[in-house]
Amino acid sequence: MKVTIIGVGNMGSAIIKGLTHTQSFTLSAMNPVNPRVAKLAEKLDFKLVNTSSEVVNLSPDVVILTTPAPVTAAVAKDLAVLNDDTIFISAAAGITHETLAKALPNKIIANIIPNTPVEVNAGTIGLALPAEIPAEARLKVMTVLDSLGDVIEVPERQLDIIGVVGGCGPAFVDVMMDAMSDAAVKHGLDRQTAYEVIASMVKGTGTLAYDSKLAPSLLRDQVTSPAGTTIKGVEALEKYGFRYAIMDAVNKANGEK
Ligand SMILES: NC(=O)C1=CN([C@@H]2O[C@H](COP(=O)(O)OP(=O)(O)OC[C@H]3O[C@@H](n4cnc5c(N)ncnc54)[C@H](O)[C@@H]3O)[C@@H](O)[C@H]2O)C=CC1
Ligand SMILES: O=C(O)[C@@H]1CCC=N1
Repeated sequence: MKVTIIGVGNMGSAIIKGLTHTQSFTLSAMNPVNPRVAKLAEKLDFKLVNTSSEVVNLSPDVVILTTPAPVTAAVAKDLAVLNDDTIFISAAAGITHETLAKALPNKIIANIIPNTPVEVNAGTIGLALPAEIPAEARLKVMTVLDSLGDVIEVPERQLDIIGVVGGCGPAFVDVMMDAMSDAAVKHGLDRQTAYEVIASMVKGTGTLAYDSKLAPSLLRDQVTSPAGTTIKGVEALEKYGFRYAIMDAVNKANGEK
């Protein structure tokens, strides 16, 4: 399958790296001239073009739009001349199916919100598909997305909140990991060991929650031994409003004033 990624910034690069690992796709990308992107294309050996007319000449089966949201509809419009079998997958947060359908009449369009762990094929990908999508097109979309991580299909009205929790969430976890590593360094751990233990801990905690399907509150209870150390730390988190800080991060990222 020929897959072209439009916009090779943070998200586009992460998707290209994830797809490269699978060795299942013929990859190409389009980005305005940029030495960073040229270097990536050379390193990962994908074809890089700089204009939409060159993308048309590549005749991709699937186009993934990872351009900044404000320009995405205009970028899509320039690609409307592609064959009607071309499937468009848009990762632009807040750009609706309706907006893209106006720019891409008669095209099959999927809306996704991925996250940066797609780079290591461990992504979380919220997906909204049109109800009338043909089975063959659905299969193509799933073949690409399944290779990048967990795909969670939702109605389009839920894509924004999935995008906040799944898409912005890594940054919130990164802030916590950064603060935790500062404290570990304060208490004598060297920086690299701190990063290693914290990243491993987050990976394992996520895997346990995902596999067990238990509520996070129950998993927390399994760690808090009576009169032990963890409950003292949990008390400090409550004192400083950690839970509300996280809730409000989601509120604000979801557009609440
Ligand atoms: N960074 C993330 O974790 C996530 C980002 N997204 C979405 O991905 C999109 C890109 O976000 P980032 O990668 O963070 O931004 P970014 O600024 O890192 O990358 C944007 C890229 O698009 C390129 N670009 C700009 N105009 C273009 C055009 N007309 N044609 C082709 N390429 C063009 C830029 O040169 C840049 O390389 C946004 O729509 C965002 O909502 C969605 C989920 C997660
Ligand atoms: O910050 C953003 O707007 C994008 C959408 C989800 C993650 N990054």
